[in-house]
Amino acid sequence: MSKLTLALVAHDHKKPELLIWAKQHLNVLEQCRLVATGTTGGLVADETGLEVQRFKSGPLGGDQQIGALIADNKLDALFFFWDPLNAAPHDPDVKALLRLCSVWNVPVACTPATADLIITSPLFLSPDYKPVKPSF
Ligand SMILES: O=C(CO)COP(=O)(O)O
Repeated sequence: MSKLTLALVAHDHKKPELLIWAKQHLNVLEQCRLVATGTTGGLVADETGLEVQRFKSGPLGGDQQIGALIADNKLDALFFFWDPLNAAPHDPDVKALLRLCSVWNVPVACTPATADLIITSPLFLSPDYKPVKPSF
């Protein structure tokens, strides 16, 4: 079975929550291929020892690089703890990334609770489960 590819992204005020979450789910995450925006990926790698492919920082195009994976059907889930209380200079990129998850039916978690449910779902982890990809 090929590894699931998961993207990890968190805005600055949400990075501590993502790190706690990643440490709670190390056993699953270490079986997956992980990609992340630049700063998030560096922190996750440093704090957990997980191997993480780092794209550019979000405001410098990292969100769009992850979006490109989605458009190419190369991402299995996005864990994006975005900050609802602070405006981001690259808000259009944030929206575009979340939008592509809806376009291509990619599971996306924006809160630790949703992330818990996805990462522990037997369906999600089953080699037989493939989300339906819309045809356009
Ligand atoms: O801004 C981000 C997502 O929109 C995250 O980027 P960093 O991981 O580089 O902080």
